[in-house]
Amino acid sequence: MTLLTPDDLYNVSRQFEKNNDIIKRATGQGIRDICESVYNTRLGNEKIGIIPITAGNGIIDNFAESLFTITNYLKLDGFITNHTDVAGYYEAVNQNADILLMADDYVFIAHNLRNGKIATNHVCTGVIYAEIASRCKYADTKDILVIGLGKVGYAGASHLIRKGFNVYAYDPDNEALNSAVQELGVHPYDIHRDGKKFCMVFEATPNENTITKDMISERCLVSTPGIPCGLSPELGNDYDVDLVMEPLLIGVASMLYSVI
Ligand SMILES: NC(=O)C1=CN([C@@H]2O[C@H](COP(=O)(O)OP(=O)(O)OC[C@H]3O[C@@H](n4cnc5c(N)ncnc54)[C@H](O)[C@@H]3O)[C@@H](O)[C@H]2O)C=CC1
Ligand SMILES: N[C@@H](CCCCNC(=O)[C@H]1CCC=N1)C(=O)O
Ligand SMILES: [Mg+2]
Repeated sequence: MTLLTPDDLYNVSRQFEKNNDIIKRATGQGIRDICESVYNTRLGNEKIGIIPITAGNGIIDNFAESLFTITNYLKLDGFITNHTDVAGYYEAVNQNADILLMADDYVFIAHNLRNGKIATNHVCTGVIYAEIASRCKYADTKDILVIGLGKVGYAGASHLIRKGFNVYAYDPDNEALNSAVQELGVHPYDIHRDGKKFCMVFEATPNENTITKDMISERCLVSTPGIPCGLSPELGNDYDVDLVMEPLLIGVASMLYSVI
């Protein structure tokens, strides 16, 4: 289970704003507009209860505070409970929270107490990063490359198939690749055989250098929540790459829009 570290979250709101500018430049729209159109929802000023959870690896410094910054950015009424765990849950409900945000080491959820909708960070992160990649405004094809078919990658690939994109996918885990081929109908991408280059790439792996120069065209949009980044700085400079990569808040924005 790859967990965030306080270092990943250093200056996270600055990272978010910078990525939102890149998203606007590469797709023509900002993250709020994209979330609205993906989920067909609009945020009001819902009250968001952020509950720190001590299970497993425990509290991650700046995790709850990072969630608080995105609720402010989205003009929601966010608060972090004084208590943790069940006491925090009780406090949030008593403070009339509409939506609860809480994460242990395995699942990070948004739960809307008013309409019952519930969403996980894995799925919402996969959907929104895949959507961003697919909105590349200088792409002249529906071909898109998905690298990594785990909890996040599979959700993103599934979203792209639903939207009618030609999804080429690669994962060294044969089981993961075969499930995506059988269940989603993705094309298995063989880097050595295809020689195909993509201008839209969605990467969701916990490894670096997963994106090589044989995979991408000169100008391309790489959208990745993966930590560490799958695109090397050298390649990102040699080629004209719009890189969207942020450790937490783009995925959280997607979670909140998905449960409204
Ligand atoms: N930025 C954000 O908001 C978020 C980031 N993450 C990060 O996204 C990454 C993926 O998360 P999960 O899907 O939960 O992990 P996972 O472990 O479920 O899936 C990762 C997949 O990547 C594959 N993979 C590894 N090396 C590869 C390579 N060279 N080429 C292609 N595939 C490769 C693995 O076989 C596995 O199927 C992790 O780094 C995680 O920390 C997760 C959630 C939110
Ligand atoms: N229990 C801790 C939060 C643990 C979050 C672990 N999950 C991750 O790191 C996932 C979420 C996005 C990327 N990785 C706390 O409440 O402070
Ligand atoms: Mg994110």
